[in-house]
Amino acid sequence: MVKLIVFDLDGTLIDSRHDLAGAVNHMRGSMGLEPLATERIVRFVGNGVANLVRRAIADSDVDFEEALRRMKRYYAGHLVETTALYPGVSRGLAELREAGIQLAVLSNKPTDASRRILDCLGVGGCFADIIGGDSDFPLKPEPDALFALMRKHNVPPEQCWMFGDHYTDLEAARRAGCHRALARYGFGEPREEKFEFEVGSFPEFVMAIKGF
Ligand SMILES: O=C(O)COP(=O)(O)O
Repeated sequence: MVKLIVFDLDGTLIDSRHDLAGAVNHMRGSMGLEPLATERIVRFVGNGVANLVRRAIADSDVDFEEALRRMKRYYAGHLVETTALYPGVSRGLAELREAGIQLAVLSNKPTDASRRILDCLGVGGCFADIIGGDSDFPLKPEPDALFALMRKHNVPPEQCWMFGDHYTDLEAARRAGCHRALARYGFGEPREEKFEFEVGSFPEFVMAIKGF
């Protein structure tokens, strides 16, 4: 029986690659740096905005704090220029809610940006909790936020699933003792982490999870 599903955001619910890359390159341009290819920037995503910026200016000696400020300011105003839900997410989330499953988001992206994107794309109301990377919990792959979510909803690890596209999601779930599934369509990398199943689309995940 599945009682709680915790979703990663970037690369699992939303395709945010171009807005993230746009914000990084805007920050770089404003500091006199050449733009980087989108695919390169995408590989820097996954461990929160500070690490993204650190990696994105590693080829230069610009001030990190200033780069971080500029990145955050620009991105806050351009959250959903091209960012969209992956196909089938809106309908799939509604189906899972109708099946009586509690839904939460656990992202390394800051909470306010996560919430605003989900609201803007019309699915913010589907989630009992939206926890971002600037919450009181350490970033994924630390499992603390997963433990807190399971405690809050009174759900044991056997009835909790984490669904994500990156090793940070899978490792957090492993360390929290809950089930895990991989969004193969995203832009993260599972590295050495194991998962119980993988899917090539969101509707596939919904269909599979209903069988548990
Ligand atoms: O902002 C990041 O570093 C990644 O965010 P995510 O945890 O939703 O994939």
